[in-house]
Amino acid sequence: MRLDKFHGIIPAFYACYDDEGNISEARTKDLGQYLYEKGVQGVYVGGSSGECIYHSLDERKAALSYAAKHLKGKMTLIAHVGAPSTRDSIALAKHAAELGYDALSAIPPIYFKLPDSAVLKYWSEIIDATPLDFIIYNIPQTTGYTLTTSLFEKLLENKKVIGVKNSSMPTMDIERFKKTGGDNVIVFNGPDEQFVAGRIMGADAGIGGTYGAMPELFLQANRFVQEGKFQEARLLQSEINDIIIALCSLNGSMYAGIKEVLRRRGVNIGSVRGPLEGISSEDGGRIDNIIVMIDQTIQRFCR
Ligand SMILES: CC(=O)N[C@@H]([C@@H](O)[C@H](O)[C@H](O)CO)[C@@H](O)CC(=O)C(=O)O
Repeated sequence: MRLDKFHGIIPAFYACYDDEGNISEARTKDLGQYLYEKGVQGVYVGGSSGECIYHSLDERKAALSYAAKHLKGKMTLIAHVGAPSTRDSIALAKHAAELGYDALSAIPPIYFKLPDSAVLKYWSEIIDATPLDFIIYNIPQTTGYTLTTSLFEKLLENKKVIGVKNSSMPTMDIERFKKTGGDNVIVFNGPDEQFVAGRIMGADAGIGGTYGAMPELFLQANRFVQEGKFQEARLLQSEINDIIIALCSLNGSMYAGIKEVLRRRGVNIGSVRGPLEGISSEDGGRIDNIIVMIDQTIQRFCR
């Protein structure tokens, strides 16, 4: 079926930098290979975890190009193309279409608070710019804009709109979007801390910013849900949440912590771009503990 390729665990792909902080093709390839070998369904390139908000248009195009070059044919590729202006968003959308991405996605307009009519026009112009399918990105805590079911319904009138990546915290939002869209629409869980709850409330799949640090655990949580093993899924989610809380308690940003976890696993993708903060010397020992937590949870749940 048309939407099957989007089901499963889809890590939000991290920005991969060289030692000077430039977007790195070689490191993009390494992260892509690592995630491929873990067995994820696809990647979501250039979103929040991709630090898109801190990149120039050319850097964003490069990040999309490198991921496609090394991952196309191996997994499902979703390009996040939301940018401050409609013009830049369309340029990214066309670029992603040329690269052969499977779908586009975009946050709503940011900075100015715009009415629904402007938001609808923004998303519609991106959708009309290419033949690709489109996934709405609802993330009110960072954009300040909350997608309503009525606007969702209106967007679904365009058959290229295949679903929503919902990162708002209430799992009821997932339930409402699923009820509105039905079986022909895919709803992605956004908040990793409630992946299991989101799946049970109707999310078909997940796109998440911490999956890359512990893909085994999210793949296993997804399997538990598929198999109806809800008690195991709940217990695993609880361990995952301890790990996320530990990652969010570092002096450096959560992404800097995740990148250090990956570096110690042999996948060096550099650090983060300011104003995100890198890890501090005090974070070193905390990251040792986080790695132990991840490994112990893998041993306990993924046998
Ligand atoms: C607000 C936020 O950043 N949400 C993240 C979560 O994956 C989040 O990092 C995670 O739940 C930890 O809080 C994702 O929804 C973002 C994401 O998938 C992306 O990188 O585009």
